[in-house]
Order: sequence, then C-alpha cells, then structure tokens
Amino acid sequence: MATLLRTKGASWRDYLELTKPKVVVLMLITSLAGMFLATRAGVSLSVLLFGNLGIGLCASSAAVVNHVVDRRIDALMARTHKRPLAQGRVGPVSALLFALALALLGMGLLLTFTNALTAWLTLASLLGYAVLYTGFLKRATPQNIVIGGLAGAAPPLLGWVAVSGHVSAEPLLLVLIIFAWTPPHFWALAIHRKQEYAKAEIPMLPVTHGERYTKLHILLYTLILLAVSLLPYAIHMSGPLYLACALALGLRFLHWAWVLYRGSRPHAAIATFKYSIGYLFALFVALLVDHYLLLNL
Ligand code: HEM
Ligand SMILES: CC(C)=CCC/C(C)=C/CC/C(C)=C/COP(=O)(O)OP(=O)(O)O
Repeated sequence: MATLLRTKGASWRDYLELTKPKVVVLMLITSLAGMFLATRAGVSLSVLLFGNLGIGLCASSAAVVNHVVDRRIDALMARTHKRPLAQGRVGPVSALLFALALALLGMGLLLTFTNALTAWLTLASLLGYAVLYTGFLKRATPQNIVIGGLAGAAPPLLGWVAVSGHVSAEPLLLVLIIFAWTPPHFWALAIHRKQEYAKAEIPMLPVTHGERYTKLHILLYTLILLAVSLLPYAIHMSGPLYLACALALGLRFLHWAWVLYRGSRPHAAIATFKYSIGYLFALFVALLVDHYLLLNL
C-alpha cells in the first residue's frame, strides 16, 4: 500500500510533469482557434477562461492516467525512465486520485460555464486517450496513433462547441488537420526512438514495418496534411494570410518529410519531429490572426 500511495520525495513539479503541460498548452491554442472561429461576435470571457481551463484540466487528467498505465514501459525507455511514476516518486493511487480531481474539476467547469455537449465530447476525448489509446491501442496495433490521434485532435471542436453549442463542418476540418498531422509528428519521433520501443515491445510502425515503410507513410500523410490545411481557405473560413502561412509551413514540412524519406541527412527524424510542433503552433496562430484581420479590416 505504501508504494501505491507513495509521494515521498515528490514535489509539485512531479505532479505538473504528469499533466504533460507543453502538450496541453498546444492543445489549448487549437481550442482557442476553435472558439474564436466559431463566431463573428466576441467570445464571452467566462467561456474563454473556464472553457479552456476545463478542456485543459480534462486533457491533463488523461495525461496523468497515461503515466499510470505506462509506468512499467516508461521505466524501460531512456526518454521516459525519469518520469515520476516510472521512478516511484509518485505512487499510482496518488496519481489516479490526482487524475480524478482534475477530471471532476474540468467537467464541473465545462458543465457550469459552457454546455453539456462540450462536456461530454471532452469526456469522450479524455477516455479516448486514457483508456482506448493508452490502455488498448498502444500495445495492440501499429495504427495505434492514427486511431488514438482523434482524441488529441479534438480540442478545436471542443472550443467551437463551447461557443456555438453545436457540431458543424468547419471545426471538423480543423480536427482533420490535426488528425493528418499526428502520424508525421509521432512516427518521426518513433523512428528516432525505434530501439527503445522495440525494447519495451510496443508495436510502433518503425518497429513492426521498418523505417523505409514508416518514412513513406510520413511523406504521404504530410502531403495529405498540406492539402487538408488549404481547405479552410477553400471554404472561405479563412483568408489570404492564412493561405500564405499554410502553404509556406506545409511546403517546409514536406521538405523535411522528403529529406527524411531520402535518408540523406543524419538527425532528420528528430528534426522533423521538432518541426512538427512548431508547424502546428504556427498554423493555428495563423488561423487566429487571419480571423482577427478578416473581422477588423
Ligand atoms: C496520438 C497522438 C499523439 C501522439 C502519439 C504523440 C506523441 C508524442 C510524444 C511521444 C512526444 C514526446 C514527449 C517527450 O519527449 O517526452 C510528444 C511531444 C509533443 N507533442 Fe505529441 N503526440 C500526439 C498528439 C499531440 C497533439 C494533438 C498535440 C498538440 C495539439 C501534441 C503536442 C506535442 C508537444 C507540444 C510535444 C512536445 C512536448 C515537450 O517537449 O515536452 N501532440 N508527442
Ligand atoms: C480531453 C482531451 C483533449 C484529451 C487529450 C489528451 C491528451 C493529453 C493527448 C495527448 C496525446 C499524446 C501526447 C500522446 C502520446 O502518448 P504516448 O503514451 O504515446 O507518449 P509518451 O510515451 O510520451 O507517454
């Protein structure tokens, strides 16, 4: 029991780390875009603050559960072996109680300040990542991140529904962008960390199908991503500034995917992974700025 509840030597930093804060912050930028693009009028301050806080707390809760479920495989991999649960600084029961508190608070905020549809869609994303992806898909199939990616792609839809109260085609397009982005984002890292995933017996694509096959699929998904990222302009949801940014960012992503596929440069996999994060951040900031300019000029 002592090991299950252990918090000896754990600091608030350990608990913060369990929530995957950088990932959650990027998700909140995508939910912000969903909120602002949902309306030509302003977003109310309570939805802006408590809607994002609620989504962020639920995403954090899912991330904590991921650390609990994965603590044994995390201990086997160099990238993750120092995590609080892998090293035993935080016990699984303490972490699960923390996750429960985050989820209850997040759901409470969403039900109070947004609407029931937002709360239930957020809960579905939480369970999609914490239970479906982490508890099942991750160990079951090399397509784990393609299917599980839907949970991480949901925030623009959650933000949109928090403001409008209903699902429509435009936010689903934003979800589709993140859905197409996830395979190049993750498989680039999985190539870089292939030996570790093999050691932990996790069937990531580079382990099961090899690097060549994975690089080809990164290239194909990056092409799909470039095409899909132009659709907000095509359906008049966004203007020329967004189009220019989406083209420039997407062509640069394609450049990295091509360099990785050709195998001509060392470290191309980790460079592609790092670029993917900057890409998604810049694309969603471009959506926000473009929306602001369209409304105010
Ligand atoms: C199933 C979908 C996804 C998978 C499998 C995945 C996987 C990963 C992995 C393994 C890392 C490395 C973490 C580390 O170095 O400790 C990472 C980093 C990151 N991911 Fe993802 N990711 C997914 C979706 C997303 C989404 C939807 C976002 C944001 C919208 C995102 C944002 C980030 C960020 C910002 C980092 C850098 C974190 C850091 O440096 O601490 N990821 N991702
Ligand atoms: C409510 C809502 C929006 C939920 C989304 C939850 C969420 C935080 C999704 C993040 C996706 C992600 C970082 C997957 C990596 O998991 P991994 O186990 O493959 O990576 P790891 O080895 O670094 O832990």
